[in-house]
Amino acid sequence: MATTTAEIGVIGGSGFYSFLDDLDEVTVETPYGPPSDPIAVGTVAGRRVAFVPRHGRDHRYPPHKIPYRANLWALRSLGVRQVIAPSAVGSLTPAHGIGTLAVPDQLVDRTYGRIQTYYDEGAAIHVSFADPYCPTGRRTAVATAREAGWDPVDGGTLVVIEGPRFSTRAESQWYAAQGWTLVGMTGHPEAVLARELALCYTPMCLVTDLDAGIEEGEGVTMEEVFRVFAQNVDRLRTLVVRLIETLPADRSCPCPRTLDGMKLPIELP
Ligand SMILES: CSC[C@H]1O[C@H](OP(=O)(O)O)[C@H](O)[C@@H]1O
Ligand SMILES: Nc1ncnc2[nH]cnc12
Repeated sequence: MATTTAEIGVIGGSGFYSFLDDLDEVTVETPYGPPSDPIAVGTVAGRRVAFVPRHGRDHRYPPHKIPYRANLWALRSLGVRQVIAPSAVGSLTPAHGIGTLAVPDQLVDRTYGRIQTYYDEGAAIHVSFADPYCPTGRRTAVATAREAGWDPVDGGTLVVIEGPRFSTRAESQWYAAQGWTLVGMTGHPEAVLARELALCYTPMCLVTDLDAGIEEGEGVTMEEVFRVFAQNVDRLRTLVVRLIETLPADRSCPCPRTLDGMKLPIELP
């Protein structure tokens, strides 16, 4: 088992493959295989931080093949208890234009065939997931973004599709008609696996496109996602550093108590 070297984890998404230069690389083995890449560990804004690019630094893992369990397990084994999860998302409403930062408070799982639990034998463990994200992390992320001059969207529902294809126009319009506001491919099972490890998990969604349903036109392309994300990645990185600085160290949220009273079939790192 790795020793405690970090308290905050950052999982970078599409276009967010590295964090800061002066980090050390740690190779972590897990019962679920290796994480997407060696974990970069270092001190950021006075806090110990571990970074992993969820697709790998060369984007070799498509959303349905990301080793989600290994990534979260590796972070926890390094001592991480709070996870910040930036990602590129499509907007399902004209109210959230390109470049918007959103911190959703709900998710809808439309994935299939992804392993979404650590507890699949030995005992049945059912974690609460009514509110999938850390309330303190969300509140701090929104406040920090405002202070940094962003105009963040506080709340909304992220629908996570299986991918790797983007949505059809009809699917996109249907998601929007449900009142869901953002669409991505990686928010599940990442958030629930974090919850199953009693970690705090805070999404930071950058809108890169208007998906397929809002506007006439060709619909979203991969090129558009990367281009828009690249235009915003430096400010997003700066914001993540500010969030690392401001996240309260004492976890007075419910997240650490997720597994209280449960007899786990596995030993957590
Ligand atoms: C690069 S286009 C689709 C890709 O972008 C998003 O990645 P991430 O969530 O890791 O930022 C989306 O979920 C897809 O994986
Ligand atoms: N429109 C979209 N649909 C799914 N995932 C995305 N990631 C970025 N934009 C997306």
